[in-house]
Amino acid sequence: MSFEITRAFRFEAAHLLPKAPHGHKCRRLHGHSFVVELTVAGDLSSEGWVCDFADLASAWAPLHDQLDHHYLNEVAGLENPTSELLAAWIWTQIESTLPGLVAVRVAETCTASCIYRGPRDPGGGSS
Ligand SMILES: Nc1nc2c(c(=O)[nH]1)N=C([C@H](O)[C@H](O)COP(=O)(O)OP(=O)(O)OP(=O)(O)O)CN2
Ligand SMILES: [Zn+2]
Repeated sequence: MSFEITRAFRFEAAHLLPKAPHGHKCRRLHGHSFVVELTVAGDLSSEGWVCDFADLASAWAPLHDQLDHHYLNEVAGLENPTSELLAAWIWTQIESTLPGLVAVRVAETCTASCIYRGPRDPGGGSS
């Protein structure tokens, strides 16, 4: 796997973090212009690409519909929508339609983001 390609997407949404410590500002309802980056790895096909960037956009489209201008806490599985749990949720939703997916990056702001690279190898893999 010599190449990785990434495409970025944006959506606007509201959330609050119900498990943040009492008094934390993020327990209050607020919103972000979220940026999601999907990364796919692979060898080059006969077209000279890993896959068409448009394939990433097609995979993302149904998620955009579920997330954009929604209250994330009301989306099934996103009752505690931290960046980390949102990235893992996106991975679960999209992995079957995006072969070669290796990373989902979620940025709430210009300076704060999370990268999820999928579930750990069940074998542990530390030897
Ligand atoms: N590990 C995580 N920490 C925080 C998350 C998160 O998802 N994972 N989320 C939040 C809040 O949603 C908050 O809106 C974003 O945090 P923050 O970087 O503090 O955003 P600000 O723009 O308000 O940053 P300031 O520098 O304080 O202005 C909090 N933590
Ligand atoms: Zn937030």
